[in-house]
Amino acid sequence: MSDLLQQLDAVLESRKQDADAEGSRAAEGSYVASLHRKGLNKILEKVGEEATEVILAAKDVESGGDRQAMIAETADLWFHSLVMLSHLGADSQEVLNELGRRFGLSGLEEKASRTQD
Ligand SMILES: N=c1c2ncn([C@@H]3O[C@H](COP(=O)(O)OP(=O)(O)OP(=O)(O)O)[C@@H](O)[C@H]3O)c2ncn1[C@@H]1O[C@H](COP(=O)(O)O)[C@@H](O)[C@H]1O
Repeated sequence: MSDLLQQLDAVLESRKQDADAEGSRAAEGSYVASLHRKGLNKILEKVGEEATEVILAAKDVESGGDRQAMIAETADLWFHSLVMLSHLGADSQEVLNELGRRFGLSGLEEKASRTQD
């Protein structure tokens, strides 16, 4: 799975370079390049929109609705979050590293270690 994330990171990085290149023809047919060109606020707007759509789709599943719609909305949220990271010079590996660092550490213990000062 992280192979796919790595490949996607590479595509996103290349789209960002296309977006940065003045008059780039490669950027013209690219959704990701168009987001970079619109800037951080547009990307954050999409992240917020997709997060809301995930919530609505998940509530729908709870009441017997379409499970696949929840999966698709979650993929949209992950994707737009990756575009946000890329826009700000970060990538999925850094998020995976952070999850790896937390792996096996209870969320309650971790929270307690932060609040015991
Ligand atoms: N994984 C994705 C991906 N997921 C979702 N989307 C696009 O995200 C857009 C916004 O999704 P919405 O649900 O908001 O749909 P919408 O109603 O069409 O959009 P709005 O009108 O609300 O803005 C849609 O156009 C989707 O096609 C994606 N676009 C690209 N990718 C990946 O990024 C790569 C590069 O894409 P391009 O830059 O377009 O070549 C692709 O090869 C894919 O691997």
